Amino acid sequence: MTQKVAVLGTGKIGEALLSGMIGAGWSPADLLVTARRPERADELRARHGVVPVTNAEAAKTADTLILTVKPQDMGTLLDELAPHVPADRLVISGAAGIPTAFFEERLAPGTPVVRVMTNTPALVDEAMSVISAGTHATAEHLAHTEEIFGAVGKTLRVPESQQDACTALSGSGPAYFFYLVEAMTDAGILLGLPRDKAHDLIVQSAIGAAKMLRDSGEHPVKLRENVTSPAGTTINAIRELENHGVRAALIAALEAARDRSRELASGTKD
Ligand SMILES: NC(=O)C1=CN([C@@H]2O[C@H](COP(=O)(O)OP(=O)(O)OC[C@H]3O[C@@H](n4cnc5c(N)ncnc54)[C@H](OP(=O)(O)O)[C@@H]3O)[C@@H](O)[C@H]2O)C=CC1
Ligand SMILES: O=C(O)[C@@H]1CCC=N1
Repeated sequence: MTQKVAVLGTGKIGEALLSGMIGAGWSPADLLVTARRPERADELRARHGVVPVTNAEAAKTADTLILTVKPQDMGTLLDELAPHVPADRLVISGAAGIPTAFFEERLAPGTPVVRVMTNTPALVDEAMSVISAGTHATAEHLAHTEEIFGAVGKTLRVPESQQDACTALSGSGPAYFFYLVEAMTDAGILLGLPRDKAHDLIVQSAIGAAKMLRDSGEHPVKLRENVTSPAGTTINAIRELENHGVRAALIAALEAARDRSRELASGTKD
């Protein structure tokens, strides 16, 4: 039997997932989408050949519902969905912070819920998606979730107690790298390079470093040591990073992201 999958609240993450699934061979005929604004629904139809439906129609028709609205919009969406979702449907939440219990309390008793934290590299099929089962989700539900999110990158199962930490690391993670590239490009300008050249140098260095981190099998410390010559240039830069507390700042930043994820748990925090 064909499994229909609906993406509810198809914004940046929802559309990246939709696009990845179609790229991986899902038929647009088996994919349903919902949007809050009619112009957004038209855009999704034109770009992906999918038919937009209402949230209630998606709940009645699809076997799997993937909820990708902002955490603050989840309560309203669930109020709308709850009367229409039969208890045998798999509900996957892509929202930061909100625990599976939030969904289980609002949906029919026994509804299987899976929580996923993906990231924007889903747009280039390089996502890191972290998956946790709710009370009623089975191995089959987790495998189905992996199949869906596997269309846009890597997946990893973790206990739900680790989701807030994973949100800080990989969910928000791409933003830290973009921030670093932005700051390093500014440094290039200070050193007298044109912005576009500085950007290209940094981006290619980031891609090279990322590939080495993934493929070399070496520890990051070893990779950094290999760049750091005695009395050379790199160690002077590293000393400044240490002097300015960059390592401590990163640890504090990720802790703050983890704390905010915990705070979002109620689905209503501004
Ligand atoms: N952005 C990121 O890097 C990541 C985000 N996430 C999580 O993914 C989720 C989505 O984030 P993101 O894609 O960035 O957000 P977006 O705002 O781009 O997408 C959410 C979409 O949901 C729509 N929406 C809101 N309420 C409803 C409703 N009741 N019915 C139908 N559609 C609705 C919004 O409509 P409208 O356009 O009118 O606002 C919007 O298009 C969040 O929960 C976030 O925590 C997870 C990992 C990474
Ligand atoms: O900033 C946020 O809340 C979302 C969740 C992870 C990445 N972006």
